[in-house]
Amino acid sequence: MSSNSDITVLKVGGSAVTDKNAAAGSAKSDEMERIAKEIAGFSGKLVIVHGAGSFGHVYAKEYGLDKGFHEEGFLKTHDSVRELNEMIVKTLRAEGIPAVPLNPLSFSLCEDGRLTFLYTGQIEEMLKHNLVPVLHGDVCMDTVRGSCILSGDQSLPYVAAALGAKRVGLGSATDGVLDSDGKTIPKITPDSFDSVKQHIGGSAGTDVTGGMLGKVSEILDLAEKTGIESCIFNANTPGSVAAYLKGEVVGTVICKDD
Ligand SMILES: Nc1ncnc2c1ncn2[C@@H]1O[C@H](COP(=O)(O)OP(=O)(O)OP(=O)(O)O)[C@@H](O)[C@H]1O
Ligand SMILES: C=C(C)CCOP(=O)(O)O
Repeated sequence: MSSNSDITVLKVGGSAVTDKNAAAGSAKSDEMERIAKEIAGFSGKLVIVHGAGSFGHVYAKEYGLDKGFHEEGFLKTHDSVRELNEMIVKTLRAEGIPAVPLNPLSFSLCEDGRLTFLYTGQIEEMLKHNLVPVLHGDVCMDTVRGSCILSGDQSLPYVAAALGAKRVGLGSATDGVLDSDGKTIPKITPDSFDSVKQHIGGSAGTDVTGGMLGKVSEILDLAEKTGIESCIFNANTPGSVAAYLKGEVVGTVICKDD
């Protein structure tokens, strides 16, 4: 892990910027614009990873891509997430953010669904020039399955660990991780995970990467291995992305035990 303690890695969840209950390619353009405006107020070093939402999950599910390679499905899914990436990058640029599209398929490799390699040298150089790399959930070549789905929830912790990021935030469409009464769970640690796990499930929309449970598992692992803590918060609440980027704790904190 290199030491770049001023880097923030932010996931813009597919649930926040697309409609995961709708047909393939349903974007929430107004939310994208508002979130971009909030990001524009941040002047630190930033890496963005966005989810696939209705742009990737619909085809991934249709073609069973989480189980293995299917040529037509693979190409359609990749094209779809690239389309969303292009929309997001354009929206960020319109707010003056020097966003650079990075498609993980081109520089990553998985083994049986787990990410084994994602090149980050170019990201480090981009950050030195204050560019904002924008990665996304993607399809990925896989040495066992042929191909698999590489969720932003998996690439984000990998990138955060490789860069030695200071802060990790995941903006989705709920007020953090909710308990069975719909209340935000303030903090989840490896020790408390077993008792709260029962309340956490998959996505309400079309999804092949495990929804909230997948997200929490990935970033708990990050906290355990590196000590980097994360916040899961509601990016659809106006002001929450800006508040998070300002350094506030929002939503649910995922961290290691004391
Ligand atoms: N306990 C819980 N608290 C909050 N959300 C939960 C919980 N259990 C299940 N969910 C579902 O998980 C969803 C969030 O996971 P999802 O993978 O859709 O998020 P995302 O990262 O925004 O999307 P994408 O994977 O497309 O980027 C919520 O919108 C909700 O439907
Ligand atoms: C469905 C695809 C292609 C990627 C999923 O990424 P995520 O939305 O970050 O989980």
